[in-house]
Amino acid sequence: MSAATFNSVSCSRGCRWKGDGKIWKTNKPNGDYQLNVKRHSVVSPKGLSISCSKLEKEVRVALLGASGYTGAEIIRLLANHPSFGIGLMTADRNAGKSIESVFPHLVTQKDLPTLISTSDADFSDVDAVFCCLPHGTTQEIIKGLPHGLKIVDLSADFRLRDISEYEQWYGQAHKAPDLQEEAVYGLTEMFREQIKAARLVANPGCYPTSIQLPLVPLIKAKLIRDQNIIIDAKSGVSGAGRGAKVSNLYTELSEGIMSYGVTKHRHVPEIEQGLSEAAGVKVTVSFTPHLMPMSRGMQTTIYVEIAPGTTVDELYEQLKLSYEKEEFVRVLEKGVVPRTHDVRGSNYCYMNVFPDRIPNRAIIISVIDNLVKGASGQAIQNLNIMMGLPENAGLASYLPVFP
Ligand SMILES: NC(=O)C1=CN([C@@H]2O[C@H](COP(=O)(O)OP(=O)(O)OC[C@H]3O[C@@H](n4cnc5c(N)ncnc54)[C@H](OP(=O)(O)O)[C@@H]3O)[C@@H](O)[C@H]2O)C=CC1
Ligand SMILES: CC(=O)N[C@@H](CCC(=O)OP(=O)(O)O)C(=O)O
Repeated sequence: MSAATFNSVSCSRGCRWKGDGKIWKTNKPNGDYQLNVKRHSVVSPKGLSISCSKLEKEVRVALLGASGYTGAEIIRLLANHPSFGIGLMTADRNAGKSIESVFPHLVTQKDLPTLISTSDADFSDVDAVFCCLPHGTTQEIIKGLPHGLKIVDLSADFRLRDISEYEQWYGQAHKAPDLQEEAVYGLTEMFREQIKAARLVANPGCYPTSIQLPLVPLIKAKLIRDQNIIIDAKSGVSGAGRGAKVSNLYTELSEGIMSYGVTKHRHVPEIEQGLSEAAGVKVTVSFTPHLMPMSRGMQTTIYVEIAPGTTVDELYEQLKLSYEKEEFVRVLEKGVVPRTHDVRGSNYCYMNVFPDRIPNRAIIISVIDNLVKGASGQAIQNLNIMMGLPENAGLASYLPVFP
């Protein structure tokens, strides 16, 4: 007996199906379902197992700032996404061009829309937006988007809960304080439940991601002192975006290393916000970022004091426990040093903790790809959660990384 001989069947969910053997229809409400008929010798007396599954509708996404580094990275990763389709892409100087003329490594991506200016964008056919625009420009653009859209903003515009801190560190008045109140901070592993229900997610900065992932669980468990934390972080140059700047020229950067923003980098308040929430008291950190002669990748080395009576092994076990169920955070085997090459192009954060030679101190090292877990990968992880999809959808790409 085969499925083709049926014209009316019931599946294991109890829905009634009618069909001619090829096309089966059900009057089940709430979306489209597909009927799965499998030949199976034991499950049913007739040798067939009949079930149905919900047909997932494509989520149409708009990509604002598609011609930048994080935009290109979202396009690369979405090549393998089962449910997200790109319906709209914007650019500024590159408006009017095709994406493959801006990024030839994306040439295998077919049927992508032409880059248009943000002011020409029609959002009526999209469900969600990735906003990859420079901070400062983002607030007003997001304020003007239709209310029903889910938005993940990769810029810094909605990350600081205290507007006065935003104004102090970014040197401008906030143009959408109401949206700031509504925004959920998108450090996925820490705020997953809030992200599920969010309309607007503020994707974290790359440095804050690599710093908070190891420190927050240790501070919450009171295994380290929440003061006197020293953070030495190093970033690939793509962290600065694709816009031309003398300080990012090859001649300025190759064969050298440069610290910048010493004591006043704009990620300080974002880092201190997350660590203070974990500690329940105001945390102040020493943070020095460095620009490395590499195109992508970020290593953060953190020096901490261990709480009295605690051992480095306990720190290690706490990190293991905190992340044992997390797909994208890996605590390496004891003694193994995380390297940026290990996470290049991926959404992983690798970390480890080492005993310092100075008693009662530990050294924590974490690595991410600034463009993936530090930006576009985490943004996709967040939108997956907001849309009720598997969190890892689209986060294994086989297209080449660039840069
Ligand atoms: N790079 C990184 O590692 C990370 C970046 N971020 C944040 O993500 C956002 C995007 O970063 P990134 O991709 O690196 O930046 P890029 O400079 O590479 O790209 C910026 C994009 O925005 C467009 N754009 C620039 N100015 C305007 C404007 N006034 N109006 C409309 N569109 C504009 C550009 O268009 P065009 O190219 O046509 O001029 C381009 O598509 C930034 O807010 C950044 O801070 C966050 C975490 C990490
Ligand atoms: C190397 C480099 O320049 N990095 C950027 C941070 C990248 C990042 O996380 O950006 P947002 O906070 O803007 O989203 C910087 O130091 O400003």
